[in-house]
Amino acid sequence: MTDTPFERLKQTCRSDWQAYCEHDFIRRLARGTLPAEAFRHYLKQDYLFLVHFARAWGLAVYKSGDLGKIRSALATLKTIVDIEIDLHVSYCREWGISPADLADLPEARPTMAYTRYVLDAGHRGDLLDLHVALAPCVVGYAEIGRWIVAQPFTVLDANPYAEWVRMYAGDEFQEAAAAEVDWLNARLGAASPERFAALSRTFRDATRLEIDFWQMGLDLRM
Ligand SMILES: Cc1ncc(CN)c(N)n1
Repeated sequence: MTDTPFERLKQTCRSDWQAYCEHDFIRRLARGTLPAEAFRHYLKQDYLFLVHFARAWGLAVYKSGDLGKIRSALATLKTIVDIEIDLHVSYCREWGISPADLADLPEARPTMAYTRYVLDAGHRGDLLDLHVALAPCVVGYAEIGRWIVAQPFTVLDANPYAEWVRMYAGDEFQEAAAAEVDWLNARLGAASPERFAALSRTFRDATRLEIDFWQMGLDLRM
């Protein structure tokens, strides 16, 4: 599967993609040595991220030109709002972050930069531009989940982050990401070289903003 359009898209920013999927935050999380404060900071900002992620799928509903596409984007939006955010809130509670804490969070600059970039890409462009801006998020975490479980240094017994790893390496998330890759492959294949180059820039920018999101966790950056 190295010559699909989506694989070609990833190849256009290979080193950024690798820096994202194999970031130090992820390596330490896989070993269980990531400082708890870094993970808590990440979890809090990820709550804010998920709220904007839901907005981005709301925009995907709006940008959908026919009922089939509207239903499909709406199903994803409902999964995020009714399931993913609720799961995140419960998981945050296990890490000592209450719903009241989440309701009152200041937004860190890397969170603002990433989420607003994705929303802007969607506003400026069409549904494909929006999906490409969202792809590092949707597809990247599935790849990261697989990468972590495949590393010899990964420890899942007595690792405080094992539940997080299992969620992203698990079947449900992997299947959702595979469906997104299929969606992208079906459309990227028909893109002209100029369009593909423009989409590659969006994909690279979003990938770099994901790198900054990990780094924000490590640096406790606001
Ligand atoms: C920043 C970020 N990127 C991706 C995901 C996976 N939905 C996430 N929860 N947070």
